Amino acid sequence: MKIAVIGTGYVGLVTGTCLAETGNTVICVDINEAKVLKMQQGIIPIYEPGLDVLFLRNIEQKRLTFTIDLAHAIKDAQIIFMALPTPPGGDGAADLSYILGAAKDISKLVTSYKVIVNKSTVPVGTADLVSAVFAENTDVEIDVVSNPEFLREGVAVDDFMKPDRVVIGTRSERAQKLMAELYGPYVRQGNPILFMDEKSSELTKYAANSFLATKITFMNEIANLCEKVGADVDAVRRGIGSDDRIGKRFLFPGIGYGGSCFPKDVQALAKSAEEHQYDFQILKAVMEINERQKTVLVDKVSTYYKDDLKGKHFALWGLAFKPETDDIREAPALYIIDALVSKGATVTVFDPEGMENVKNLIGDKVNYASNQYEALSGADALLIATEWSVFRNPDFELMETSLKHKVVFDGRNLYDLQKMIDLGYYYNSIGRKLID
Ligand SMILES: O=c1ccn([C@@H]2O[C@H](COP(=O)(O)OP(=O)(O)O[C@H]3OC[C@@H](O)[C@H](O)[C@H]3O)[C@@H](O)[C@H]2O)c(=O)[nH]1
Repeated sequence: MKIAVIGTGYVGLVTGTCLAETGNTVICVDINEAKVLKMQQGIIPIYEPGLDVLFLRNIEQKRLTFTIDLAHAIKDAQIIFMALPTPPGGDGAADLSYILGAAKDISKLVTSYKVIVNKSTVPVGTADLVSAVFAENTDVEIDVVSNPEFLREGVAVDDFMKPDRVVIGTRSERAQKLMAELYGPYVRQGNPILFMDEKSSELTKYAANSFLATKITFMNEIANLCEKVGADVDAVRRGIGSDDRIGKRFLFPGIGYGGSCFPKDVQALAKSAEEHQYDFQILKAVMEINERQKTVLVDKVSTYYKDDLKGKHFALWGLAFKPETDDIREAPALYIIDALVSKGATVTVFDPEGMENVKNLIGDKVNYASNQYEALSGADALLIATEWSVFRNPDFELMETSLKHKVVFDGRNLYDLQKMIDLGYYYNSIGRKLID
């Protein structure tokens, strides 16, 4: 099929590349000329495991091209994906100006039937707004479809190529037929393509992310209670996770969820509910608790040093909001750095992929180590904020000789408690017994 993708951010680039991978001819459009030039030269603008291979292969085989020319991109396209930013506006509601602006531009260019797909996370009712823009500007028949994306950073290619489900929001049979044809190759293993109306599809995306954020937040609360009552959250997690009504996934407690999606989507759903005179109390609690959970690790450090962190030096392992990405948006590590520095401490950080992004954001507020052990050198204690695999089985002897004291505050429960006892560490983690 002939496809156009408007916007080459995370969702747009993964969508365009993975759609080309099954034989479609995909033209990606972006207003950022420098970025388009780079992509035309095969330079991929994001870090996403496995995407670079597909990106280069499909460029080489001329199935994937990039342009700033919207008219050229949509001329022969049967389906036009809009993968544009919907950042939170001042009041937390999603800002639709990019989507509605692009819809207007496209509506002035279409000359034949097109399916217009909202791929971005958009509030309920956005498909109707986009349809209204087209109705206002053209007589050409088009169908606006909601097709939310559920990919996770770090495993985006897998999530797109083998989705748990594909959600298609449209009441048009003509559009359903085209979308089923397009997604057929991705659900060969039997996962469903779920057809529904536009509003239900739009809400499905927010509900899915908000439910996952609520699940994580519930586990964070259980972890905090475990510390009070002397229970072990890992045992509780296994105990409840083996009930398939609850499920094992997204039950890992930590220092709060981050990233470009959960914080924004939970906020936007609560806001959208408010706009419809519905008080979504659970989501308000989730947001409040998640903010508090980001402070848990620093609270442990402050307690240990009796609220006097002046002159203390800490090592921080992990900056990205989760492993396998360089993304630091809403990363708990940024909060930890702010809190430690504001209490008079200094910090040396290490992250396998996120250093550049942090340097660009906070510059020399912290020191940047070239590897995880260099970060430990002369540090009073180690804090862990992201569960990168490389931190899971470190050289404990080298750690011991590098750190000033064998003190670890672990926001991701990486180490076995008995091991830390045997090694003689002070080890304070989340929802588990304190080793001191
Ligand atoms: O068990 C868990 C799982 C996740 N998390 C935290 O939850 C946050 C979100 O993790 P995800 O892997 O979902 O991250 P992503 O933001 O990449 O994906 C999320 O938003 C985009 C959607 O399309 C995805 O479907 C959704 O999973 C991270 O901060 C992670 O550390 C936990 O604290 N515990």
